[in-house]
Amino acid sequence: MANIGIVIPAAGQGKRMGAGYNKQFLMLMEKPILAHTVRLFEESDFVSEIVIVGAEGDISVIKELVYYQEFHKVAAVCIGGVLRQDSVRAGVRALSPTIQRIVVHDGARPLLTLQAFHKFLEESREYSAAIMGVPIKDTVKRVDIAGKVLDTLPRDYLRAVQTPQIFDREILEEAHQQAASAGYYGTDDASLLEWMGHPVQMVEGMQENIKVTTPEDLLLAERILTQRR
Ligand SMILES: Nc1ccn([C@@H]2O[C@H](COP(=O)(O)OP(=O)(O)OP(=O)(O)O)[C@@H](O)[C@H]2O)c(=O)n1
Ligand SMILES: C[C@](O)(CO)[C@H](O)COP(=O)(O)O
Repeated sequence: MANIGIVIPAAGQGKRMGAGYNKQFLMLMEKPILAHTVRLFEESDFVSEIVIVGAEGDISVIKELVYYQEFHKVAAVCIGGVLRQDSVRAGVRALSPTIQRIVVHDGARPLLTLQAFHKFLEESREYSAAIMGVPIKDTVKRVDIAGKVLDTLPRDYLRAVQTPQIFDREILEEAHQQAASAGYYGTDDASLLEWMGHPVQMVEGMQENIKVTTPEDLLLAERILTQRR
């Protein structure tokens, strides 16, 4: 299971956070959010290489973070694209050719634990594509453009999807290449494989593995990390 390569897309604009700069540099318990995310993979014995993807203007700051946090597994910091999927594709390209199994994990998900990550690796072992997700807690309804409720979805078969997502390199590269050629866009990497008709396995995730998206998420992340101390 060793020799896993990690791609961390961190090139978003953080519009919903409204910080005025990349939310991944916001401080969370005295460290930038991105530093928490990278630290986990730096500490995993199954990970041999990490690529961080940043916006063009953030590359030097990310390289400084890598240096001062002593992240020895970071093999490259590369420039992302307009869409998350462009950023992931750039990150995959930057991994060494020896890496045949790739994990994609949002830079904005700093609360994944080593234990949950290793459980995910174990449970996804036999699949060429697997993703983390959690059951939906709320009732989910479809609405029309005016907000009128159309129907209620049976939530037993719904999952809120997270990262990490793990893939055999060959299939992930093919999915990104085909999606780029066809102009297909998906909000996560697994959706590109689904679009190609490739099976994707759902693995139980952790509710605490939130994506820090809005200011309330940052408060929640702080509270969770305080409790873990
Ligand atoms: N072009 C993009 C867009 C997103 N991401 C990354 O993908 C992850 C998930 O995206 P999200 O949380 O939506 O981040 P933003 O796109 O920055 O947020 P927003 O949509 O509010 O601008 C984040 O780590 C983000 O930095 C990226 O690398 N490249
Ligand atoms: C990849 C992801 O985090 C899975 O939930 C999510 O799809 C990213 O979406 P966003 O619109 O870029 O936040």
